[in-house]
Amino acid sequence: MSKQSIHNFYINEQQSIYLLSHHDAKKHRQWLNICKKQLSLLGYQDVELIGSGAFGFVFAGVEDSGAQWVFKFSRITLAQSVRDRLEDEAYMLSQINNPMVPEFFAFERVKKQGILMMARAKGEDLEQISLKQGRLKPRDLVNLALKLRNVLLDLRERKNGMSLQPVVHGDIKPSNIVWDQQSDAFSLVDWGSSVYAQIDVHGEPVASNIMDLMSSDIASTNARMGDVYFIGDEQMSGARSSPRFDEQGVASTIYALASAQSCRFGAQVIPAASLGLPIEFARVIDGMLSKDKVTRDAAGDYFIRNMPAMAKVYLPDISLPQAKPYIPFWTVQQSDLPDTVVYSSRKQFLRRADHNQQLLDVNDAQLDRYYKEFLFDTGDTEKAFLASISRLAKYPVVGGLSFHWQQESLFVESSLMLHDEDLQDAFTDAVNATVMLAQGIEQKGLFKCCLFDARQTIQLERDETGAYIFEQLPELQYSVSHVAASEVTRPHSYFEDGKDPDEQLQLPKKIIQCVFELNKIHHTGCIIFESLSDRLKIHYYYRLLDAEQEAAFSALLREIIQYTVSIQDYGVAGFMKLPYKNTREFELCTTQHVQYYPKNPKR
Ligand SMILES: Nc1ncnc2c1ncn2[C@@H]1O[C@H](COP(=O)(O)OP(=O)(O)OP(=O)(O)O)[C@@H](O)[C@H]1O
Repeated sequence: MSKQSIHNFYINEQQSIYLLSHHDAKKHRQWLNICKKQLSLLGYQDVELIGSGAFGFVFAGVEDSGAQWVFKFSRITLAQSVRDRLEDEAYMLSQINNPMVPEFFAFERVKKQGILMMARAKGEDLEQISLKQGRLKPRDLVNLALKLRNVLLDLRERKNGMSLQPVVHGDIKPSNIVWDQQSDAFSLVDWGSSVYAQIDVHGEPVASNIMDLMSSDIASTNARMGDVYFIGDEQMSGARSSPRFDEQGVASTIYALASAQSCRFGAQVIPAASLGLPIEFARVIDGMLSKDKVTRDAAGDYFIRNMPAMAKVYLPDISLPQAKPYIPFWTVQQSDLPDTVVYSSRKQFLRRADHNQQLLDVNDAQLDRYYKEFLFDTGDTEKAFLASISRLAKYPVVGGLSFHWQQESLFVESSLMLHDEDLQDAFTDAVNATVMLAQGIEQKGLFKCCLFDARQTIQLERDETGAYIFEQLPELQYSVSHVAASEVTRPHSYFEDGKDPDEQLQLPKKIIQCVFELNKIHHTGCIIFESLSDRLKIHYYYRLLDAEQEAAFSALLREIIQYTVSIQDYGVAGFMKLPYKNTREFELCTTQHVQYYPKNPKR
């Protein structure tokens, strides 16, 4: 790649491109195009962006011989020390020779930008597959578990010459496993957290040679932080690296795929034993996810020893009725899918004191990404609940949710509109997991979130004096569908559940009046004002449910926009409105009941 293109390399954190400023979005698009063009100039064909993560983003291209290559770049926005890890990743990948791991081709550096080149794994990553399919079938899970077990064994038995030199992957999770359903080929990608193991499964130091033992500081860890949603307690707490880390990644992965979640934290409320898996398999996974190290390790040993036998069990698909959504959602088929972003009210009540504060001094980009806001001092079930809300936003869906935990019950109000009929079943699994996790939360309180289409977000730029720059006032769009009127509902103020000093924006009275007027018209929707020094963003969606009121409705939306330009304060404020008639009541439930795969599936 030319120096010029590398020099300008710029990719933002994973946020919807539609929420970036016009300038940043343009820069981002230009960059992707420059990278694609440069890879094409280097002779690769059909170059496309195939993935991105916290550390990098990944292109694929076809080499002259027809071989499929992958090019991984680190994000230019990361610290140089973090970006330098791509070279370590390249080195570790080059050390692995396993049919389930993409072959290493080269590492190249142009100026400060490294590019890791490797073979393209066939298929799609399991996070994507899980989002499309919902809960994976027991047979697929058992099959995957056996393959992963075989890779784990290969990694821990790896030798350097005569001596044992086990390798830890360190970041096993669904998005790092690529699966081709047709050929049943699995690949484990992303070796960015990989290291040589310092201790073996029994906790004994591994020393490949005597010099290593003498020179290395055997008390401190060489471990890298994997994804905090999937790594086990030891990796999280900075223990020395061990093949046990990957057992944890495998258990988390199987669990997440079995339960249609994007993390390991829900296992207390939705144990593997409740997911219709074969009894032995479910118990091993629950054992591996246990809080008790002895149980965990024993289950890990059992998994390695017995997975081949467990995989021999005949597991035909059993025709179960498709799960019903615990809360209703509408489905519409639309060609322009929303780019969904979720915005949630303060998560304060989900916080729990973390007395150990064990992660405070771990300096890691990914830790920062996940822990900055709230995860740090939040209980496991609360983490899982929040992760499940984020998972909902991975679907093309707009709407709002409000969870109200009271003494005996959980009340859920919702208004969700899914824009792709094919995803109905998978979305049902995701929604049901969210509800089950909410049932498992014991504190009393309120949590609300809006899911909106970032493509619709209105951005009004401000000049240096703070005045808005526009030629014509933008319009708030809405859809209309007639639904029999229910009783008048009240609007939810977005931050109703407590003042947030960082986010509270004082809205002009006129806007609030309009919102209250709007409330008298049967509709559902949300509007969030995000006022920054250089621009104002208005995130929203509106769905009018009483077509006869359209004139009044659109007049009020126009009025809101007119008063918007008098917003001078900074911060966030918003409202959402959900139809009350959809309120559902659920019992609180700390653990879902046991459900195994039938002993006799033919019956
Ligand atoms: N060799 C490969 N073949 C096919 N797809 C790949 C390959 N490597 C990566 N990908 C795809 O690109 C995505 C991102 O890659 P990767 O996980 O390596 O990036 P990352 O920035 O390290 O991500 P993370 O946030 O998980 O650490 C993967 O989820 C996968 O879908």
